[in-house]
Amino acid sequence: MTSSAWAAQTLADQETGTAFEHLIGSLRGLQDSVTSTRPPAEVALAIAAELRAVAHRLDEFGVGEADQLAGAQMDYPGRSQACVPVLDHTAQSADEVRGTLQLSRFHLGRNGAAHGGVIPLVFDEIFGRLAGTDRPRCRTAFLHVDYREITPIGRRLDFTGRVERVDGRKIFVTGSLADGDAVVAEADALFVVLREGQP
Ligand SMILES: CCCCCCCCCC(=O)SCCNC(=O)CCNC(=O)[C@H](O)C(C)(C)COP(=O)(O)OP(=O)(O)OC[C@H]1O[C@@H](n2cnc3c(N)ncnc32)[C@H](O)[C@@H]1OP(=O)(O)O
Repeated sequence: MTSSAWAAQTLADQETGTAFEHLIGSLRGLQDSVTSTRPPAEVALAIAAELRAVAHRLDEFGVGEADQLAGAQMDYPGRSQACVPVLDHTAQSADEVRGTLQLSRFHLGRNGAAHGGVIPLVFDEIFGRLAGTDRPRCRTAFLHVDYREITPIGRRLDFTGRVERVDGRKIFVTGSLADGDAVVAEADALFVVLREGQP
């Protein structure tokens, strides 16, 4: 086992990896169920106890970052993690990506609009994967978002990302998020290729 998160992840065999993806899918569903329901006190307390028991059961299998499956299973659209909304890439090269995603009640801000913080989260994921495709490890140096219209939940959204320019270690990226013909958000970002030893 290694302590470097940049080192190769220890991936799972197919059965374990698929089972873990099911677990994450259930967790995403749970996040939505909790967000979109209003259980009576005794039900909320009973479920809270059940969830603590589930967490306790998982604790037995704790691993370090280099061995965790969450976020490391790149074959699944959501990388088997429940933080970032699931991205379904329909086209991908080292310079351009397109795809779809759907935000859910878990991502709701207020009055039907997605939480404003979810949008840069989505762009960072789109851009981070793009900037890192066929390139060395890099990190977001800045990420600028223009919110053009509210971003709805529960609808298919289309995303784009494009590498506009590469200047030495600097990778400049732009992209958009659209609801049908309406562009709801645009973003541009700088990714910087890491130097040896940078975390
Ligand atoms: C595997 C699955 C993929 C999953 C996708 C998810 C992707 C998620 C990506 C992330 O979110 S990473 C986490 C968020 N980002 C960070 O935590 C980065 C924190 N910042 C840093 O580590 C450093 O600031 C950074 C590595 C970005 C740059 O530091 P360096 O010391 O290596 O760079 P330096 O200061 O030498 O700058 C290099 C060039 O970039 C330019 N630069 C750096 N930061 C800038 C900035 N903020 N604005 C404009 N320019 C900037 C800088 O001016 C310079 O330009 P020149 O070469 O032309 O002189």
